[in-house]
Amino acid sequence: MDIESWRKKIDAIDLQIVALLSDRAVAAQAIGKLKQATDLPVYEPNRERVIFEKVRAANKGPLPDIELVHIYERIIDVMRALQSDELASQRSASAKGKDARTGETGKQS
Ligand SMILES: C=C(O[C@@H]1C=C(C(=O)O)C=C[C@H]1O)C(=O)O
Repeated sequence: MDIESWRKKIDAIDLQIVALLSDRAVAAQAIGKLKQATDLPVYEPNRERVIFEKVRAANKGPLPDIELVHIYERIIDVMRALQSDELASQRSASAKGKDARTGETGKQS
């Protein structure tokens, strides 16, 4: 294959990666909401260790394990921030009596 063909392949793969990362973010957000309801912490280091192990075990190359784990560390950082933002916005909305998603007060006018 020539460079253009490989680049088209990368573009198609990137679309899949973005869709999968979005799905992962939706799952992390859902977990964040459940954590808020049960007062569990956002950061769960044991769970993260399990994920890094699974990623290493699934790796067939050519990326070295350490690089793949670095990518995952970054992904998980972002997922944690998403959960924290979600929690922060829910807390501030509930303090103001507003719906966290829509910002509506729920009062009839
Ligand atoms: C999604 C969770 O919250 C955090 C984010 C994780 C992730 O993105 O995989 C894993 C553990 C937690 O630090 C979870 O607890 O499962």
